[in-house]
Amino acid sequence: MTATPRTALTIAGSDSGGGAGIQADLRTFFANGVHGMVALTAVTVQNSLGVQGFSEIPVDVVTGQIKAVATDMGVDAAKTGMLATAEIINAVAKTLDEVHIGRSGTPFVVDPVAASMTGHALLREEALEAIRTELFPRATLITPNLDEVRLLTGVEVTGPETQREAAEALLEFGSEWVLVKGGHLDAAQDCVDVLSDGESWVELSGPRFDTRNTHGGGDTMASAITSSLAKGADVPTAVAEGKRFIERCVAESYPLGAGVGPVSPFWRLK
Ligand SMILES: Nc1ncnc2c1ncn2[C@@H]1O[C@H](COP(=O)(O)OP(=O)(O)O)[C@@H](O)[C@H]1O
Ligand SMILES: Cc1ncc(COP(=O)(O)OP(=O)(O)O)c(N)n1
Repeated sequence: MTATPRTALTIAGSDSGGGAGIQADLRTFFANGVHGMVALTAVTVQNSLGVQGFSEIPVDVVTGQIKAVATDMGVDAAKTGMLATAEIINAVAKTLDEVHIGRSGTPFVVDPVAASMTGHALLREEALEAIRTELFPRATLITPNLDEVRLLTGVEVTGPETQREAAEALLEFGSEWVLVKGGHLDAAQDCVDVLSDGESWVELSGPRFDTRNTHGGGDTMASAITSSLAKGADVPTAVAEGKRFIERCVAESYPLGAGVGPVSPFWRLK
């Protein structure tokens, strides 16, 4: 009989264009040899030009999906992406406690998705506070980009020094680790992400590829990290593996539609 692979759960929204959200997460889990499972939170109407709208899934259906897979199939690591409303966030937090996901239980990655890269909101305004108070204290790792850092802390990141300042401010909200991603520092020659638990500090640096097709990059990186955690890696190892994975995905990203094309995990399958 074939051995059961490790499992990972994404709690996130659907992207009709297939580049971000649960579509990116499931592709990434697959490319990393992990069985992917989903708790869908919202359905977006979206293409390469942006998000035209979204509708959230009823709260009991969101929590029901988490309980269904956790109690039967088991979850080796979990992540969140688009959560849409404070009501969903509060209910998800309570359910995660019931199935022992987060903090000292199953590794739990929070990608605090607030808006698409095209600037369209993916989170109702009042929900940011719920991410801070309900999800961050339960998280093994949080993975904000620079826009999310500014929304969450007010810190304007301009380079590694301010990335450290932002990481310190974010750790105050109670996550075990924080990764402040530097992909949006467009003027920088390299892409530097800063990882910390408040004691150890790691600067993960890689080449900046000249492409505008980075749709789904944050989801893909968080899912790659979640895959490594599901396979038993510690946080610094999982983040280093996630960084190597997303680098290749950006290098092989492709144009699709008239706007921003997606990053590609296909390189792993070649
Ligand atoms: N042009 C690029 N070349 C190489 N790596 C990139 C590029 N853009 C982003 N990355 C990397 O992709 C990951 C996600 O980056 P970032 O753009 O900061 O977050 P998000 O996708 O959530 O907005 C980070 O590791 C970042 O360093
Ligand atoms: C359903 C859904 N979830 C997440 C996103 C964010 O993806 P993107 O706009 O590409 O931003 P990053 O991946 O760079 O954070 C989305 N658009 N849709």
